[in-house]
Amino acid sequence: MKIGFIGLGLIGGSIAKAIRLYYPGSEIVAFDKNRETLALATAESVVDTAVTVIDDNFRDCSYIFLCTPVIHNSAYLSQVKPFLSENTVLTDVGSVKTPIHEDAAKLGLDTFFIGGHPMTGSEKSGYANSKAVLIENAYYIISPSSDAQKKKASEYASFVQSLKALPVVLDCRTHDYITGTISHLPHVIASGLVNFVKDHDTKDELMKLLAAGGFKDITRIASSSPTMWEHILLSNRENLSSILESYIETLKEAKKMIDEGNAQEIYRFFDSSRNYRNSVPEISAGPIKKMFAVYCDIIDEAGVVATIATILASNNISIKNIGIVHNREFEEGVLRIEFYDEAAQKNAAQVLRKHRYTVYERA
Ligand SMILES: NC(=O)c1ccc[n+]([C@@H]2O[C@H](COP(=O)([O-])OP(=O)(O)OC[C@H]3O[C@@H](n4cnc5c(N)ncnc54)[C@H](O)[C@@H]3O)[C@@H](O)[C@H]2O)c1
Ligand SMILES: O=C(O)C(=O)C[C@]1(C(=O)O)C=C[C@@H](O)C=C1
Repeated sequence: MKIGFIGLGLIGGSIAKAIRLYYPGSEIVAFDKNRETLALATAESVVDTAVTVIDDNFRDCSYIFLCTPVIHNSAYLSQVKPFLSENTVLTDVGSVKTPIHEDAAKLGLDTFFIGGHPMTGSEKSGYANSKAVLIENAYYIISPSSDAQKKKASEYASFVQSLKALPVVLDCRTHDYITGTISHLPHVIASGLVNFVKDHDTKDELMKLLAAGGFKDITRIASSSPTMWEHILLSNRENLSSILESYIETLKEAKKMIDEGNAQEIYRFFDSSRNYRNSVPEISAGPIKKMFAVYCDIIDEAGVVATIATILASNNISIKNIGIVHNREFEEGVLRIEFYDEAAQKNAAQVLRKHRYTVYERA
């Protein structure tokens, strides 16, 4: 199987790495404007053929993935067109789908183009941050161009599944309304909030200094690539305009209940959000992954961390992360040890208790 990539950053790189992992014999051809990326991907044997122009190397691909910022993906449709063969699935990973579907239709690529969008990612970008596990357990939206593509679309869905992602079929317009609400709006809110704090901070930047979990949890995504988000907002303008209008109404209602000192409404507001948020499934990949950690009381003396690491190593338990933490629950400070899976977490707790350590298990 030969697979082509145009753009090999966070998402393109992650898909290419997953393909390399699950289809080690496949041939991967990649084009990216960044030559260092191509050199690294070739050195890591993720890519077999790195090219600096889109040429014959893309002929006979089973899949061609467009993985650059969304407006550029559309621009590449015409450049790859001469190299498509009957069985090629031309796809993209862009966060907005309707414009690229329209552009593909204008170019007569209806039988080739099937939109794709893995619902996973990070605030970090670039090939260096890519990894195969990024798409593992992530919903992967597939948007066929027409009913005529049923067979190709179902093969694409199976392929996505074989890379350990979870395919979901959605038409491009529904996709853009949904992602506008659950992804594009939150990015506007996060960046707006960060800019708001920047503009309202005290002279000695006390807000920046004191910002704690609340601010940091809701604004991680404000560190995302500005280029990527410029392309997304410009491509989903109609949806975002009306979604933002409704959201502004929600903010106005929140202001009203505060102005009126309406305790019942305020309680209802937070109660309803808590219930809904607690019902959001955690199965899909995303930034919030289940953690497998134990917390262990330690006495403050030299070598204690090394002792614990040795005990775990001698029981064949691998540590993912280890460090002392201070938080509201553990004011004195405890050692937090993170593991790769639940079995290791349970095993470690048992072993450490056997060595008379006080252990707390937390997710
Ligand atoms: N980052 C996320 O969380 C995320 C999640 C899902 C989908 N997406 C979508 O995936 C696509 C890629 O995003 P990413 O996060 O991988 O970005 P990225 O910045 O990590 O990667 C983009 C890659 O494309 C290359 N590139 C940029 N412009 C180019 C051009 N004109 N020609 C050739 N190569 C070019 C860059 O060198 C880089 O390697 C976007 O369309 C984005 O909407 C992103
Ligand atoms: O986890 C993140 O950092 C993301 O922003 C990922 C995220 C999102 O959830 O909004 C961003 C854009 C995508 O198109 C899909 C996923």
